[in-house]
Amino acid sequence: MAEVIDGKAFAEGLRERIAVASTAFTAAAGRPAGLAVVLVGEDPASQVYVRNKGKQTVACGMASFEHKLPADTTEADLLALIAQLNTDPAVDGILVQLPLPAHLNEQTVIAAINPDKDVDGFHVVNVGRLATGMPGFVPCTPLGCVMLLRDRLGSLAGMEAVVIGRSNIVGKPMAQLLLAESCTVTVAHSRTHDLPAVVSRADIVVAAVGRPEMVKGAWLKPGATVIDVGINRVPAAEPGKTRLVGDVDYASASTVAGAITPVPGGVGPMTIAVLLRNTLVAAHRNAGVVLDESAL
Ligand SMILES: Nc1nc(=O)c2c([nH]1)NC[C@@H]1CN(c3ccc(C(=O)N[C@@H](CCC(=O)O)C(=O)O)cc3)C=[N+]21
Repeated sequence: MAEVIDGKAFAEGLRERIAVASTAFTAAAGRPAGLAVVLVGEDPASQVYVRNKGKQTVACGMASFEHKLPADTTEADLLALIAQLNTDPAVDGILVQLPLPAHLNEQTVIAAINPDKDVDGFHVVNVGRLATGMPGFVPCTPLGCVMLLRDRLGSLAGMEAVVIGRSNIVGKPMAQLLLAESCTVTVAHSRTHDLPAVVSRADIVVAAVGRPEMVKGAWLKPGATVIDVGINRVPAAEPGKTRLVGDVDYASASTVAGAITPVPGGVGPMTIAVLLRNTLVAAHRNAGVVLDESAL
Protein backbone atom coordinates (compact mmCIF):
# COMPACT_ATOMS: atom_id res chain seq x y z
CA MET A 1 0.00 0.00 0.00
CA ALA A 2 1.15 3.53 -0.82
CA GLU A 3 2.44 5.81 1.90
CA VAL A 4 -0.02 8.64 2.58
CA ILE A 5 1.48 12.12 2.07
CA ASP A 6 0.02 14.13 4.95
CA GLY A 7 -0.36 17.61 3.48
CA LYS A 8 -2.38 18.77 6.46
CA ALA A 9 0.46 17.98 8.88
CA PHE A 10 3.08 19.46 6.54
CA ALA A 11 1.00 22.64 6.21
CA GLU A 12 0.71 22.91 10.01
CA GLY A 13 4.50 22.71 10.34
CA LEU A 14 4.94 25.31 7.61
CA ARG A 15 2.48 27.65 9.35
CA GLU A 16 4.44 27.29 12.61
CA ARG A 17 7.65 28.32 10.85
CA ILE A 18 5.79 31.21 9.17
CA ALA A 19 4.48 32.37 12.56
CA VAL A 20 8.02 32.51 13.99
CA ALA A 21 9.33 34.45 10.97
CA SER A 22 6.24 36.67 11.05
CA THR A 23 6.91 37.70 14.66
CA ALA A 24 10.50 38.56 13.73
CA PHE A 25 9.25 40.59 10.76
CA THR A 26 6.84 42.60 12.92
CA ALA A 27 9.70 43.44 15.32
CA ALA A 28 12.04 44.46 12.49
CA ALA A 29 9.56 46.41 10.37
CA GLY A 30 7.45 47.90 13.18
CA ARG A 31 4.28 46.55 11.58
CA PRO A 32 2.86 43.11 10.76
CA ALA A 33 2.79 41.65 7.25
CA GLY A 34 -0.65 42.23 5.70
CA LEU A 35 -2.84 40.21 3.33
CA ALA A 36 -5.91 41.70 1.62
CA VAL A 37 -8.50 39.23 0.31
CA VAL A 38 -11.18 40.47 -2.06
CA LEU A 39 -14.36 38.43 -2.52
CA VAL A 40 -17.00 39.48 -5.04
CA GLY A 41 -20.39 37.83 -4.60
CA GLU A 42 -21.82 35.33 -2.14
CA ASP A 43 -20.66 31.92 -3.38
CA PRO A 44 -20.83 29.79 -0.17
CA ALA A 45 -17.70 27.70 -0.94
CA SER A 46 -15.69 30.88 -1.63
CA GLN A 47 -16.93 32.41 1.62
CA VAL A 48 -15.63 29.37 3.54
CA TYR A 49 -12.20 29.59 1.87
CA VAL A 50 -11.96 33.33 2.50
CA ARG A 51 -12.88 32.89 6.16
CA ASN A 52 -10.23 30.14 6.56
CA LYS A 53 -7.60 32.31 4.90
CA GLY A 54 -8.42 35.20 7.26
CA LYS A 55 -8.26 32.99 10.37
CA GLN A 56 -4.94 31.41 9.40
CA THR A 57 -3.46 34.79 8.45
CA VAL A 58 -4.22 36.15 11.92
CA ALA A 59 -3.03 32.91 13.60
CA CYS A 60 0.36 33.44 11.90
CA GLY A 61 0.64 36.96 13.35
CA MET A 62 -0.21 38.78 10.14
CA ALA A 63 -2.89 41.38 9.47
CA SER A 64 -5.92 40.27 7.44
CA PHE A 65 -8.02 42.75 5.43
CA GLU A 66 -11.22 41.27 4.01
CA HIS A 67 -13.15 43.14 1.34
CA LYS A 68 -16.54 41.65 0.53
CA LEU A 69 -18.21 43.26 -2.46
CA PRO A 70 -21.72 42.62 -3.81
CA ALA A 71 -22.13 40.29 -6.81
CA ASP A 72 -23.14 43.24 -9.04
CA THR A 73 -19.96 45.26 -8.33
CA THR A 74 -18.78 47.08 -11.46
CA GLU A 75 -15.34 46.48 -12.91
CA ALA A 76 -14.52 50.15 -12.31
CA ASP A 77 -15.32 49.82 -8.58
CA LEU A 78 -13.25 46.63 -8.26
CA LEU A 79 -10.31 48.24 -10.09
CA ALA A 80 -10.56 51.28 -7.81
CA LEU A 81 -10.32 49.03 -4.74
CA ILE A 82 -7.29 47.25 -6.20
CA ALA A 83 -5.63 50.60 -6.95
CA GLN A 84 -6.16 51.61 -3.33
CA LEU A 85 -4.72 48.31 -2.02
CA ASN A 86 -1.74 48.65 -4.39
CA THR A 87 -0.71 51.86 -2.64
CA ASP A 88 -1.69 50.91 0.94
CA PRO A 89 1.59 50.42 2.87
CA ALA A 90 -0.13 48.03 5.34
CA VAL A 91 -1.00 45.62 2.51
CA ASP A 92 1.79 43.34 1.27
CA GLY A 93 -0.31 40.76 -0.55
CA ILE A 94 -3.52 41.05 -2.56
CA LEU A 95 -5.69 38.06 -3.44
CA VAL A 96 -8.83 38.42 -5.54
CA GLN A 97 -10.83 35.25 -5.03
CA LEU A 98 -11.57 33.43 -8.31
CA PRO A 99 -13.80 32.71 -10.11
CA LEU A 100 -15.27 36.21 -10.46
CA PRO A 101 -18.88 36.83 -11.52
CA ALA A 102 -19.23 36.54 -15.31
CA HIS A 103 -19.51 40.31 -15.98
CA LEU A 104 -16.00 40.89 -14.60
CA ASN A 105 -12.95 40.14 -16.77
CA GLU A 106 -10.47 38.10 -14.70
CA GLN A 107 -7.48 39.00 -16.88
CA THR A 108 -8.20 42.73 -16.57
CA VAL A 109 -8.60 42.47 -12.81
CA ILE A 110 -5.43 40.40 -12.26
CA ALA A 111 -3.46 42.76 -14.53
CA ALA A 112 -4.41 45.64 -12.22
CA ILE A 113 -2.69 44.10 -9.18
CA ASN A 114 0.82 45.36 -8.41
CA PRO A 115 2.97 42.31 -9.39
CA ASP A 116 5.00 42.73 -6.19
CA LYS A 117 1.78 42.25 -4.15
CA ASP A 118 0.45 39.45 -6.38
CA VAL A 119 0.83 36.63 -3.83
CA ASP A 120 -1.26 34.29 -6.03
CA GLY A 121 1.38 34.58 -8.77
CA PHE A 122 -1.31 35.03 -11.43
CA HIS A 123 -0.12 38.34 -12.94
CA VAL A 124 1.59 37.97 -16.36
CA VAL A 125 4.71 39.55 -14.91
CA ASN A 126 4.97 36.75 -12.34
CA VAL A 127 4.11 34.12 -14.97
CA GLY A 128 7.01 35.50 -17.03
CA ARG A 129 9.32 35.61 -14.04
CA LEU A 130 8.58 31.94 -13.28
CA ALA A 131 9.11 30.96 -16.93
CA THR A 132 12.49 32.75 -17.06
CA GLY A 133 13.78 31.83 -13.59
CA MET A 134 13.55 35.32 -12.07
CA PRO A 135 12.45 35.84 -8.46
CA GLY A 136 8.73 36.59 -8.22
CA PHE A 137 5.60 34.93 -6.87
CA VAL A 138 4.67 31.36 -7.73
CA PRO A 139 1.03 30.14 -7.65
CA CYS A 140 0.31 28.62 -4.22
CA THR A 141 -1.13 25.23 -5.19
CA PRO A 142 1.73 24.15 -7.51
CA LEU A 143 4.37 25.47 -5.10
CA GLY A 144 2.74 23.46 -2.29
CA CYS A 145 2.85 20.35 -4.50
CA VAL A 146 6.59 20.81 -5.15
CA MET A 147 7.23 21.23 -1.40
CA LEU A 148 5.48 17.91 -0.74
CA LEU A 149 7.42 16.22 -3.57
CA ARG A 150 10.80 17.53 -2.37
CA ASP A 151 10.01 16.51 1.19
CA ARG A 152 9.25 12.96 0.06
CA LEU A 153 11.74 12.46 -2.80
CA GLY A 154 14.60 14.90 -2.17
CA SER A 155 16.07 15.93 -5.54
CA LEU A 156 13.58 15.53 -8.39
CA ALA A 157 16.30 15.84 -11.05
CA GLY A 158 15.93 13.48 -14.00
CA MET A 159 12.54 12.15 -12.96
CA GLU A 160 9.68 11.67 -15.44
CA ALA A 161 6.83 13.94 -14.38
CA VAL A 162 3.39 13.93 -15.99
CA VAL A 163 1.06 16.85 -15.24
CA ILE A 164 -2.54 16.19 -16.22
CA GLY A 165 -4.27 19.52 -16.85
CA ARG A 166 -3.10 22.77 -18.45
CA SER A 167 -4.84 25.52 -16.48
CA ASN A 168 -3.10 28.84 -15.85
CA ILE A 169 -3.48 28.42 -12.08
CA VAL A 170 -2.21 24.83 -11.67
CA GLY A 171 -1.14 22.83 -14.74
CA LYS A 172 1.06 25.35 -16.53
CA PRO A 173 2.88 26.73 -13.45
CA MET A 174 3.24 23.16 -12.12
CA ALA A 175 5.01 22.18 -15.35
CA GLN A 176 7.33 25.21 -15.07
CA LEU A 177 8.21 24.38 -11.46
CA LEU A 178 8.93 20.73 -12.24
CA LEU A 179 11.10 21.84 -15.16
CA ALA A 180 13.00 24.13 -12.78
CA GLU A 181 13.51 21.03 -10.58
CA SER A 182 15.09 19.34 -13.64
CA CYS A 183 12.30 16.83 -14.21
CA THR A 184 11.45 15.60 -17.69
CA VAL A 185 7.99 17.12 -17.93
CA THR A 186 4.98 16.06 -19.99
CA VAL A 187 1.74 18.08 -19.87
CA ALA A 188 -1.28 15.95 -20.74
CA HIS A 189 -4.82 17.28 -21.23
CA SER A 190 -8.27 16.49 -22.59
CA ARG A 191 -6.96 16.07 -26.15
CA THR A 192 -4.08 13.75 -25.22
CA HIS A 193 -4.07 10.45 -27.12
CA ASP A 194 -3.79 7.40 -24.82
CA LEU A 195 -3.53 9.12 -21.44
CA PRO A 196 -3.00 5.80 -19.58
CA ALA A 197 0.14 5.14 -21.68
CA VAL A 198 1.48 8.64 -20.97
CA VAL A 199 0.81 8.32 -17.24
CA SER A 200 2.39 4.85 -17.07
CA ARG A 201 5.91 6.24 -17.64
CA ALA A 202 5.68 8.82 -14.85
CA ASP A 203 7.70 8.71 -11.63
CA ILE A 204 5.61 11.72 -10.56
CA VAL A 205 1.95 12.20 -11.50
CA VAL A 206 0.19 15.51 -10.79
CA ALA A 207 -3.55 15.31 -11.47
CA ALA A 208 -5.24 18.70 -11.94
CA VAL A 209 -8.09 18.14 -14.37
CA GLY A 210 -11.20 18.63 -12.24
CA ARG A 211 -12.69 15.25 -13.17
CA PRO A 212 -13.64 13.12 -10.14
CA GLU A 213 -11.58 9.91 -9.73
CA MET A 214 -10.43 9.92 -13.37
CA VAL A 215 -6.87 8.61 -12.90
CA LYS A 216 -6.90 4.86 -12.26
CA GLY A 217 -4.40 2.73 -10.36
CA ALA A 218 -3.91 0.49 -13.39
CA TRP A 219 -2.43 3.47 -15.31
CA LEU A 220 0.37 4.03 -12.79
CA LYS A 221 3.95 2.87 -12.79
CA PRO A 222 4.37 0.86 -9.56
CA GLY A 223 5.95 3.03 -6.87
CA ALA A 224 5.04 6.35 -8.54
CA THR A 225 4.43 9.43 -6.40
CA VAL A 226 0.90 10.73 -6.99
CA ILE A 227 -0.16 14.32 -6.20
CA ASP A 228 -3.93 14.81 -6.41
CA VAL A 229 -4.89 18.48 -6.87
CA GLY A 230 -8.56 17.75 -7.56
CA ILE A 231 -11.29 18.89 -5.18
CA ASN A 232 -14.60 17.54 -6.46
CA ARG A 233 -17.83 17.41 -4.52
CA VAL A 234 -19.80 14.30 -5.50
CA PRO A 235 -23.01 12.72 -4.13
CA ALA A 236 -22.34 10.52 -1.09
CA ALA A 237 -23.88 7.08 -0.46
CA GLU A 238 -26.26 8.72 2.02
CA PRO A 239 -29.00 10.54 0.06
CA GLY A 240 -28.73 14.34 -0.02
CA LYS A 241 -25.13 14.36 1.28
CA THR A 242 -21.93 15.06 -0.62
CA ARG A 243 -18.34 13.97 -0.17
CA LEU A 244 -15.02 15.32 -1.42
CA VAL A 245 -12.97 13.30 -3.92
CA GLY A 246 -9.87 14.07 -5.96
CA ASP A 247 -9.05 13.58 -9.64
CA VAL A 248 -7.42 10.26 -8.72
CA ASP A 249 -9.28 7.04 -7.97
CA TYR A 250 -7.69 6.72 -4.53
CA ALA A 251 -8.85 3.15 -3.84
CA SER A 252 -7.09 1.68 -6.88
CA ALA A 253 -4.18 4.16 -7.02
CA SER A 254 -3.14 3.58 -3.42
CA THR A 255 -2.49 -0.12 -4.18
CA VAL A 256 0.04 0.73 -6.94
CA ALA A 257 1.59 4.12 -6.04
CA GLY A 258 4.59 4.47 -3.72
CA ALA A 259 3.05 7.55 -2.12
CA ILE A 260 -0.15 9.52 -2.65
CA THR A 261 -1.83 12.67 -1.33
CA PRO A 262 -5.35 12.16 0.07
CA VAL A 263 -8.35 14.40 -0.60
CA PRO A 264 -9.12 16.13 1.69
CA GLY A 265 -5.95 16.60 3.77
CA GLY A 266 -3.40 16.63 0.93
CA VAL A 267 -2.78 19.52 -1.42
CA GLY A 268 -5.68 21.75 -0.20
CA PRO A 269 -4.19 22.73 3.17
CA MET A 270 -0.84 23.42 1.48
CA THR A 271 -2.43 26.04 -0.76
CA ILE A 272 -3.35 28.34 2.13
CA ALA A 273 -0.05 27.77 3.97
CA VAL A 274 1.89 28.75 0.82
CA LEU A 275 -0.32 31.84 0.42
CA LEU A 276 0.80 32.94 3.90
CA ARG A 277 4.40 32.15 2.99
CA ASN A 278 4.17 34.26 -0.18
CA THR A 279 2.61 37.11 1.83
CA LEU A 280 5.47 37.03 4.34
CA VAL A 281 8.01 36.99 1.50
CA ALA A 282 6.22 39.97 -0.09
CA ALA A 283 6.31 41.86 3.22
CA HIS A 284 10.07 41.38 3.56
CA ARG A 285 10.67 42.55 -0.01
CA ASN A 286 8.33 45.53 0.31
CA ALA A 287 9.82 46.63 3.67
CA GLY A 288 13.43 45.92 2.67
CA VAL A 289 13.88 43.41 5.51
CA VAL A 290 16.06 40.37 4.73
CA LEU A 291 14.34 36.97 5.05
CA ASP A 292 16.10 33.62 5.22
CA GLU A 293 13.67 31.81 2.90
CA SER A 294 15.35 28.47 3.62
CA ALA A 295 13.97 28.72 7.19
CA LEU A 296 10.47 28.38 5.76
N1 LIG B 1 -7.35 33.88 -6.20
C1 LIG B 1 -7.56 32.65 -5.75
N2 LIG B 1 -6.57 31.97 -5.15
C2 LIG B 1 -6.76 30.71 -4.66
O1 LIG B 1 -5.83 30.08 -4.12
C3 LIG B 1 -8.07 30.13 -4.78
C4 LIG B 1 -9.08 30.88 -5.42
N3 LIG B 1 -8.78 32.11 -5.91
N4 LIG B 1 -10.32 30.39 -5.56
C5 LIG B 1 -10.71 29.11 -5.00
C6 LIG B 1 -9.53 28.17 -4.95
C7 LIG B 1 -9.71 26.96 -4.05
N5 LIG B 1 -8.68 27.05 -3.03
C8 LIG B 1 -8.55 26.15 -1.98
C9 LIG B 1 -7.81 26.42 -0.86
C10 LIG B 1 -7.75 25.53 0.20
C11 LIG B 1 -8.43 24.34 0.16
C12 LIG B 1 -8.39 23.42 1.33
O2 LIG B 1 -7.81 23.73 2.36
N6 LIG B 1 -9.02 22.23 1.26
C13 LIG B 1 -9.10 21.29 2.36
C14 LIG B 1 -10.51 21.12 2.86
C15 LIG B 1 -11.56 21.18 1.79
C16 LIG B 1 -13.01 21.13 2.31
O3 LIG B 1 -13.28 20.42 3.30
O4 LIG B 1 -13.86 21.77 1.68
C17 LIG B 1 -8.50 19.95 1.93
O5 LIG B 1 -8.37 19.70 0.73
O6 LIG B 1 -8.16 19.18 2.81
C18 LIG B 1 -9.15 24.04 -0.97
C19 LIG B 1 -9.20 24.93 -2.03
C20 LIG B 1 -7.97 28.20 -3.24
N7 LIG B 1 -8.38 28.85 -4.32
